[in-house]
Amino acid sequence: MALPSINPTTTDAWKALQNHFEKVKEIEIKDLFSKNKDRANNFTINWEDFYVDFSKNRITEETFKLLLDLVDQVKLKEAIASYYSGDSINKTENRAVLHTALRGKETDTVLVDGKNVMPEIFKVKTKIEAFTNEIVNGNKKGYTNKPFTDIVNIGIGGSDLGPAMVVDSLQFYKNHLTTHFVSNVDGDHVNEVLKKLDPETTLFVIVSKTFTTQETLSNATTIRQWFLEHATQNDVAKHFVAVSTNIEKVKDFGIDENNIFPMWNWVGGRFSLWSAVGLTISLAVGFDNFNKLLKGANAMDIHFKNEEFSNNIPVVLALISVWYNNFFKAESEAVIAYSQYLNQFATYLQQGIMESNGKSIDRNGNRVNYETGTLIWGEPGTNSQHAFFQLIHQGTKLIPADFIGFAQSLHGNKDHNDKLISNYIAQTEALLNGKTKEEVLEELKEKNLSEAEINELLPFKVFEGNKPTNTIFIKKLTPESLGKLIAMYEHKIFVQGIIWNIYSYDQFGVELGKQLASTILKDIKFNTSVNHDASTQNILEYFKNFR
Ligand SMILES: O=P(O)(O)OC[C@H]1O[C@H](O)[C@H](O)[C@@H](O)[C@@H]1O
Repeated sequence: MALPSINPTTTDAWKALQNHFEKVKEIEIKDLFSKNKDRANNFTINWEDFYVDFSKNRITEETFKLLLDLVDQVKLKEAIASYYSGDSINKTENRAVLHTALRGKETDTVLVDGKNVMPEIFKVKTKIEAFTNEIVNGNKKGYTNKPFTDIVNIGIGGSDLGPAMVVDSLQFYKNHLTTHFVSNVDGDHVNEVLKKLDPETTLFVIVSKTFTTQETLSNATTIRQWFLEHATQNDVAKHFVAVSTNIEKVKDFGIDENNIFPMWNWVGGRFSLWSAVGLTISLAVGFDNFNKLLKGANAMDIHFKNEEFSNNIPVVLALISVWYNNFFKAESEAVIAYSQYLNQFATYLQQGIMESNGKSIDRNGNRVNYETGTLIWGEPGTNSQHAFFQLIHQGTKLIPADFIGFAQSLHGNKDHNDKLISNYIAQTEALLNGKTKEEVLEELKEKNLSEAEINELLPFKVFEGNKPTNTIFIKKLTPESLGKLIAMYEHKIFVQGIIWNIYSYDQFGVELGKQLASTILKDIKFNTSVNHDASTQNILEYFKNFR
């Protein structure tokens, strides 16, 4: 079944939301709290080890009801059924979208073109498990018979960001292997990594869904050359493995067939860490932990599929985001994780969210007449408090923010954790309540200032408040809870794509730059010049002076 195609702005719910927005656009969240003592409880979802409080938002009971009407009217329920069942919902590439199957159970049946894909998925998982165990326990050795000490993931985009973020986030669970990531075609990246490596004890994992990506193939070629300065061609099989859908290209590159971990074209790159693309994750934290990550995601998949929408975490978060994006015209959203382990989380989400929903053509092929994809950014708390929070608190822009926290710290330092969590809680409270003129006056009066000085300072010290936040409080950072969290955002992306009536699973927007880069590369190498605008031509000439 194809996805429904409904312009959201033509639905009754959208029109009702538009009218409703005019009435409530000036509401103060703190007034909503004083009017309704049950607000916090009504707008909190408790699910497994997740506590999701969305009450600190500019929404009333009526807003919430209308937003829920909207997902009914754009036929979200039917769309979820299509998503999970292997329909070709990535219509522009004629592919199914089945990252959910990757974390499914062996007994599940998921049909793609009439064929159950679960046996293949589990065959590859078994291969990942066996390979991981051999490397981790040192049975598999390098060309001088030494056990491996280092793993290098060579990939970019979805073949880098997911594994890199998860390995970093789960470093508490890591084994003795040291992991490195080479992604940028910038030769300085690969050379800085090579400096740290011993070819005798390093395993290289080349990850590329297509195996045609310029960056990855260049880095892999450079690394293989470096390796061959120390070892022989026969040794390559012991040190290089690859993850790809393009088995022929991998073989052409000289990788041993046994060293290929297949994936499928129904796995989008930015949703692929659950497939063999996660091999580096499995190597870094062990297969059991990798599997737990998958299990966590599977639990979120089941929640998303079965839970009624009013209590469904990804649906609720998506709706709130649409409310700000399309009605308040907020342009960006911040994701602030109060965990240094999640240092790379926002970077990871940027690809997932912006590559998926950064579209302007609807599912009928027409230009949309409403806003789509949000800009995503963020850094961990508390660091970000000392960096960009000023703008969120007192700037002119509306920036809804997700505050992610973990109640229990992994190292168990209570003092640090209490401080961390008090900041986590305090910020959402401050963003909600702000600081009124009266409160500032009280404060200033306690200082030894003249009345004139007080009046002068007053406006600068006022915080408007009314800044929306979601609190996503999770018991503890574990492979399972991280799996749930990532899957939560994946499904939020899906819901928003359905509402905005766009195709979330292609990424044609990244192609043009790639094409032009290859033309320009030829111009640079062969000193030609093909039809560039004057600015581009000048820049090209400028560069040629330095070659
Ligand atoms: O895994 P690969 O085929 O090498 O692709 C790596 C990346 O390249 C492309 O530019 C896409 O925009 C990304 O979605 C993808 O993750």
